[in-house]
Amino acid sequence: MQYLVSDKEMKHLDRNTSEHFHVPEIVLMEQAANAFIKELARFLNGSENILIVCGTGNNGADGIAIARLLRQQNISAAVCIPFAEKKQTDSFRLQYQIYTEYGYPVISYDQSWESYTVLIDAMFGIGLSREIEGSMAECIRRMDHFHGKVWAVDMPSGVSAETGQILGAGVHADHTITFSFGKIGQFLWPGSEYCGDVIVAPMGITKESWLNERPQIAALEPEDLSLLPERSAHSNKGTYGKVLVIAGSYNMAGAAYLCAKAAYRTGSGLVRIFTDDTNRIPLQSLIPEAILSTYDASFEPEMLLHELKWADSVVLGPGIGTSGTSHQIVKKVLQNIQIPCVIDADALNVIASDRSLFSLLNETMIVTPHLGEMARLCKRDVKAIQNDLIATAKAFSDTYHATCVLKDFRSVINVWHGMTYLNLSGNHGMATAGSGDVLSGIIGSLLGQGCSAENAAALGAYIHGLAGNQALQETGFRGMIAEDIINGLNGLWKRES
Ligand SMILES: NC(=O)C1=CN([C@@H]2O[C@H](COP(=O)(O)OP(=O)(O)OC[C@H]3O[C@@H](n4cnc5c(N)ncnc54)[C@H](O)[C@@H]3O)[C@@H](O)[C@H]2O)[C@@H](O)CC1
Ligand SMILES: [K+]
Repeated sequence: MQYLVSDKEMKHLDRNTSEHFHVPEIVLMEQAANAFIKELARFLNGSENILIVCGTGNNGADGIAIARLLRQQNISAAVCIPFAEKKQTDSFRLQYQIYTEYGYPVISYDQSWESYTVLIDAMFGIGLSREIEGSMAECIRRMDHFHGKVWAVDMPSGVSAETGQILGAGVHADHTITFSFGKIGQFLWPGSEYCGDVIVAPMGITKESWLNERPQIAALEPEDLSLLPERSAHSNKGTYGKVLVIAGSYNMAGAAYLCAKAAYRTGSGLVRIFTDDTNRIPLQSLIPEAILSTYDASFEPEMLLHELKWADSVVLGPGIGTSGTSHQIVKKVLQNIQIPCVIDADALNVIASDRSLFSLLNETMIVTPHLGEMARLCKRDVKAIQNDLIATAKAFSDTYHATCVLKDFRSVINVWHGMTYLNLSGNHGMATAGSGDVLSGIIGSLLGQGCSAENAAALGAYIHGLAGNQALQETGFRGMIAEDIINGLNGLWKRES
């Protein structure tokens, strides 16, 4: 698991390192500059002519230190400080003094950048705190149009380290070398597109600097697959959980099929689909492994209550529509359920339309809204939610006690009064109908196998993305459909065994 931090958290860690461990700022800066060069050097062939554009804060100070160290390794480098008259930090002044004492070159801003082959952006880092305007925005645009490769020191200038939003203007970097911990804004859209490839370079601010606090945001990595429920040689189909998939509506079998199949492919021993009777024949031929319980126009709740008693976990909602019957089903489940549950798709739309149902949510439940469903649930517009993914997921989860998986290009998973996970697996081929039904099936399966809500939600989103990446090898981006993601799970498990 890697921890991701905001600008404020990083500054806090920096302060703890200086004040608690007594590591001087100038030492950290030298380590940061060395760490940057170590990563950069892997991509250099020695013939480059490097320009480092520096601000007057500590990001610029890093830039000047990097220029000095490059020159001392016989690599051609010069700095440009377009707004040298702005407020300077002490470290900037010191780095500038050392650099000029050596007689190394500082070029003026009106000079051409034509002869430089690499640009290092050291204008703003995690200190960016407001919109960039006027001549500074012009400078950012000039860097953005640079003809060669662009490397960002810590953050590309203009990208908010906290939200990934572009404040006024931003530099598209080919690579971003960031210090000690990934920054949240590097992984959220649109910041992720400005960062290029992100390299986290250790530079002496370590996990010890959290002191008594805990990081709040993390992303799962391959070794976290060890959180998957164990399998045992001595087992039967009951060992791996019974999942009740409440999905599909009149003549709409697709969502139920994808969800149930994904649950089976994630390892569940038994999956029962509770659906409209018109789906019986298609489902029997599409997925004969599933047990079916069907209702007709005169829906009787007793059967549903009976199936709830049978199950170890429930997926409620894919393709159920928002009819009166769907409303009855959602309400009955929420009122009676005593096992972990994923609430997805139309079940969320039903809840959004009947605010009395919100009070029935609890911490054993996982809601999996996409942006549109979240907009209906919290009565905000999609754009506002997209600009504020983490805060939205957290507010929903903390208010309604449920774990929230807010689905987007990078889904945010928020555990009630607990960790926030940013899911970094997956690709845009997965933006296809039914992809969400596959996700809810995976999460429901993990719940049925005994995972906590936290692990099922975070791991479920991660596995879903990995399966999509696996599918990419077969289909490419353009042609990927939900079924390919399910097939991608096979590839994943094959590698595991
Ligand atoms: N752990 C850390 O915090 C460390 C930080 N270091 C470097 O220090 C950087 C942070 O330095 P600073 O806090 O000095 O901040 P920056 O150098 O990122 O920004 C400089 C200053 O610009 C001003 N500013 C912010 N937004 C502006 C805008 N839109 N228009 C005009 N001016 C604006 C602010 O006053 C800010 O302090 C990091 O990104 C990193 O490169 C490293 O030296 C090593 C350790
Ligand atoms: K920068």
